[in-house]
Amino acid sequence: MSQLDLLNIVHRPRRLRRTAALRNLVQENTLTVNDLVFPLFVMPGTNNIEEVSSMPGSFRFTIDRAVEECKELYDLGIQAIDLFGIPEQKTEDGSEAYNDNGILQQAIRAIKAAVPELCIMTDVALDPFTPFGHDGLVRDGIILNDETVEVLQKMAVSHAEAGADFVSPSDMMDGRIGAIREALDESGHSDVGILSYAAKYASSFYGPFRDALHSAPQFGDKSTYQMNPANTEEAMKEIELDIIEGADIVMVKPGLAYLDIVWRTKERFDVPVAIYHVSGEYAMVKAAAANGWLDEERVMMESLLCMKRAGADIIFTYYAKEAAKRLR
Ligand SMILES: NCC(=O)CCC(=O)O
Ligand SMILES: [Mg+2]
Repeated sequence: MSQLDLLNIVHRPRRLRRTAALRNLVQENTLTVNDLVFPLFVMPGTNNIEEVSSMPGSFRFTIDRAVEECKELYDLGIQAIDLFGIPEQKTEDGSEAYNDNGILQQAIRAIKAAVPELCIMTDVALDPFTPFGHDGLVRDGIILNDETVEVLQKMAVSHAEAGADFVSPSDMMDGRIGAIREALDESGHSDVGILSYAAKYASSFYGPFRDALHSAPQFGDKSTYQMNPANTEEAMKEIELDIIEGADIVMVKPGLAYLDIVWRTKERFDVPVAIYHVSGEYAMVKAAAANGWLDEERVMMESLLCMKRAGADIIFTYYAKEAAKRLR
């Protein structure tokens, strides 16, 4: 008797991996274009785009060019964008953030007019709008909570007035979801939803995004309002509070290094969960691919699929267009 004859294996999981057809039949999770949200950076000016140096293949768009980009996204099957704006001017009171003719408000109107079916989500936070690069108002080096929330209420209402479908507060101030919900309802925008960046960590993976928006913090870091990467229970608390306050969708951010948080969120709560595949994650893949060290397309698709497997319903990614083309 050879040694092999001694193996009396009933369960052979490899049977289900023998052919592509079998592998497809038993596949548990699937990425679709419906899952993707494209983050879009808009800047002042006309007929111009600028590549973000630390995010090759990602651009800032003037509004007219952003409209063209949105048509292309929608034609590719991408049904939602998240808008980020670079204002004409930064002021200490962040008032450009709620200027009815501000960069985001103009962009929302132009995109809504051109591609009405596209879901427009908008970033609600002050970091690009003050010289400090922090997500809230600043006094004596402190990021103010309640004073900031009042500005965020105005910002969210002005986005809704311009035609936003959803606002996405990314600032991590306490109590802002309830306050924004109330402000939207009182101004007649009870149909405008809130996607809350509920568990947003103070992460070093955001570096390239701050280049893109010219919004790097001018002093200190964001650890007095964004979460400590060491914590999980705190994320559950943040998410629970935001759901109680009225969040329709909650987000965990960043992506791959935080999939355990996504999984716990999905297990524990019954609202849709979004994940943000952030700029640093994108930049790492781009850099490795440029060196010939990774297969960019395969790593991209695997990363996004793994986010689905972890429980994400919605994925914000700078790779949305490439993934959509691949999924066609
Ligand atoms: N509030 C939005 C972000 O901080 C984005 C971060 C990134 O893509 O790195
Ligand atoms: Mg919170």
